[in-house]
Amino acid sequence: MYQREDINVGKLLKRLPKAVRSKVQAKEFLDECWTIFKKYDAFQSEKLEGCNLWKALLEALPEAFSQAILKNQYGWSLQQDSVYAFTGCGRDGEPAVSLIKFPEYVKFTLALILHKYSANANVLDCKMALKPQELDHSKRKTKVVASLGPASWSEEMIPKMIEAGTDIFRLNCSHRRGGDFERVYPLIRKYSKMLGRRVEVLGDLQGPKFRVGELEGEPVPLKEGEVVEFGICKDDNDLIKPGRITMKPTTEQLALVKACKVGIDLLIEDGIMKVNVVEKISDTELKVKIIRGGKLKARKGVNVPDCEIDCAALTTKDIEDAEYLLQLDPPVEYICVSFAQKGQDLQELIDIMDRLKVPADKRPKICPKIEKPQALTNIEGIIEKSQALMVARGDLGVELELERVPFAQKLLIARAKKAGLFVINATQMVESMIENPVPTRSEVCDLQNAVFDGADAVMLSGEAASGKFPCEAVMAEADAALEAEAVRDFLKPQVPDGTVVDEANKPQELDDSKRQTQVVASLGPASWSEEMIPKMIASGTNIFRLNCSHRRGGDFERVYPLIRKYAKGSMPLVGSKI
Ligand SMILES: Nc1ncnc2c1ncn2[C@@H]1O[C@H](COP(=O)(O)OP(=O)(O)OP(=O)(O)O)[C@@H](O)[C@H]1O
Ligand SMILES: CC(=O)C(=O)O
Repeated sequence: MYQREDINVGKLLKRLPKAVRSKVQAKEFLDECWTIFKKYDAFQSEKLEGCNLWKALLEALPEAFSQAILKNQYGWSLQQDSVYAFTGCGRDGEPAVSLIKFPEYVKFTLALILHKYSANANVLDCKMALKPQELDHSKRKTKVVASLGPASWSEEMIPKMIEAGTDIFRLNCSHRRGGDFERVYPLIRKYSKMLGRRVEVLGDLQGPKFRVGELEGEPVPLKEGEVVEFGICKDDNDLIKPGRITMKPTTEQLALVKACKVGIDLLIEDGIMKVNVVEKISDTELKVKIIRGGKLKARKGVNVPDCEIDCAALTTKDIEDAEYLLQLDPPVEYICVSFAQKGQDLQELIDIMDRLKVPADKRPKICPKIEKPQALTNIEGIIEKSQALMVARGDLGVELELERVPFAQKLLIARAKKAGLFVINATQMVESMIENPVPTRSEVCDLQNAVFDGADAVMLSGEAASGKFPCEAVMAEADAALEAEAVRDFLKPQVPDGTVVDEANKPQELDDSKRQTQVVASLGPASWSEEMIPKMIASGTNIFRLNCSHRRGGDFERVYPLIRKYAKGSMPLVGSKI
């Protein structure tokens, strides 16, 4: 049980401006808080938390202020479960008071302190401040890399992105057009200086990546089963439209379409969409059937794992982009070489620096993006020519298979760190934040696992470039990384010394009967029909979960016998976890 002395006012006061801090009446505040907290600590619990904590905090405030908080007028984030329980907000379409995170909570508490101070009252504090959490982002070591794009590269957004915690901005040359970089680059340098924050820039060369071209109008829906044209643009007006997907006529893309044979798959947008070649009309025109549909946007990547195209590491566009990045003043700090497969690929960039006579102290760090199986095999040669390295999980997941990515990530980080490189872990780190203001649990786990693996930086792609919540995404990465750093010393390194990176390329186990890890699937309207249950079993479900929170109207009575009926003989174990 906690004691009055446990209420750690000092911890919160530390974060107040000096002038305010020196006037705060900590002792009187403690007395007041203690009385209120004890009143709600009905269970004499280890710690006062959740709903009761909120009741205590809200009681300590003038009513107008607490009402404003409940309506989320201040934009503070409250603990979701507590808010549900206490206010009923956020369920069934009511306006949601969002999320929680401990740092947010402390921010909120600080607001209360300031509010009370300005109302000439005492200081407010709470038991949760006892947790020895590091909140001072100036101490954060893991860098946040944010890709810039339409959602984040305005004059208004860049300082906000810096204040949210961005350490490195990524300028992705795949999307370089129309003078955008020329406008944005000086803004980064200007606001970094104005805000007194060291911010670096990473220029990312597209590499021999295949991409669809530009759109004629809105994103084009690709419907499963439909057959559409897939070809090289005949002219500048041959854009993507319903019934036709086009690619620009670069040397590599011409080679790709020429090499495509009937029966091979093309994966679009890191495999979200999949089409299969059903007819080859000419060396520049195909007909493809949509296998996995979606909404096709401009310049989305295309991968063709079954087709080997032999081309140089740096395309004509890369050389032009590299020349642009290298003449910037001040110079960019990093240049990424996409799809690097061997040391020689990086030499092509070094040769450009030599040709441009870039002095040693102005040379950006060379950062190969590891996204091809061949790069894992040739990692030693790659590391030799590099100062940084990116685990580019987007293309790696397509080229290597998704399930291989975590192991490859661990091996790559361990090897690159041993060689003293700066390692960036990239892609889909908080993908859901393209649409939502908070990350999912699994995204926070992924972010922290990257820090535990030893990554020096975590990257945002679409979340920062074109998502709805670029600043929140930066903060989510920064918060998760800071928290992970505080506890990582408790964990043992997972990759034993001497493990070779190429291990990630070894033949894959495909026999599901050998799997020991059980898959638990919660049943609900999407999966508990007589049609779906056998499909769920065939897909690999070992344990069905019947969640009593949603038990009503005889559903369980109908579903339970179905599980037993279809499981018979086909599943090693069927249980119901209730
Ligand atoms: N300048 C831009 N204009 C329009 N959309 C952009 C721009 N920059 C980024 N985006 C959008 O944000 C998404 C994610 O940005 P990112 O820079 O990571 O590109 P990407 O194409 O996904 O990455 P990669 O080059 O690594 O394959 C893009 O796919 C695109 O939809
Ligand atoms: C970042 C990138 O290029 C990738 O993950 O594929």
